[in-house]
Amino acid sequence: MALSIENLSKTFEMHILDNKRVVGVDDISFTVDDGEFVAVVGESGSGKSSLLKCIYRTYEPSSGAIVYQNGEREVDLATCDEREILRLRENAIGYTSQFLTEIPRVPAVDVVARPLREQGMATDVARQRAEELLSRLQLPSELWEAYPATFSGGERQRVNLAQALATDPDLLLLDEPTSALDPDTREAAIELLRDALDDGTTVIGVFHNADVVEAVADRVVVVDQARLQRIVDVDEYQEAVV
Ligand SMILES: Nc1ncnc2c1ncn2[C@@H]1O[C@H](COP(=O)(O)OP(=O)(O)OP(=O)(O)O)[C@@H](O)[C@H]1O
Repeated sequence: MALSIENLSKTFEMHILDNKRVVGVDDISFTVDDGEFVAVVGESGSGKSSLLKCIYRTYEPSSGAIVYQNGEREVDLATCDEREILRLRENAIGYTSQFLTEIPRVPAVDVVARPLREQGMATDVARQRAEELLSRLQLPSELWEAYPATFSGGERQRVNLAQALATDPDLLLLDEPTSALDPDTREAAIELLRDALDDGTTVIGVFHNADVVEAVADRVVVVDQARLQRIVDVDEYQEAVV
């Protein structure tokens, strides 16, 4: 098993709203097998992104455990120290949100190559791998040396996805990585995700596009009002959400 999420909850204290409490994730438990692709679906505001951000520890969970099997070792991502999280982000856990975190005046190819260079790969080899990914995601080559700040939503999303895939992470967390892509580039993204799965990557992804879920997911986690509503095999997915 790659991941075991146990009674995970995240509550936000809204200090500017008289300490009003907003529940993002409410007592969610499920497991993810090694090499499995689990899609997370649910209505807007149901807690999908919060769940992913708890796993990546962008949000500190309020309670519960997220037990990640890191080689021979189990790590509770909900409670382990920050240094451990940073180490895992560098070597094992990838994350991409819908929006690219931009670094000013860094060309697209170097944005994608950066995590590889941080792992110690030579710049030219890292850039080559970055170009391969950008090419497979059909980002026009004249944009590779341009700054993503000027890119369209779909172009940025491709840079974002390429960056997350560059290091072949053991666990990949995807938050709507294909929402701004047209059918052609979405198909290219699906192909790359399939390759990552073939290489043994475990994926948890939030998706709104049913076609992507059906193309790549093994199981679907349905969340509703911060709670786990059900987990179904992908074949039963249509039935479950429509
Ligand atoms: N940083 C935050 N501070 C306060 N409330 C938050 C924060 N992040 C999320 N929430 C709240 O938690 C709830 C779940 O939000 P979340 O973004 O996880 O939903 P979602 O299912 O990903 O929605 P969408 O599909 O629209 O992206 C919402 O009520 C949201 O307002």
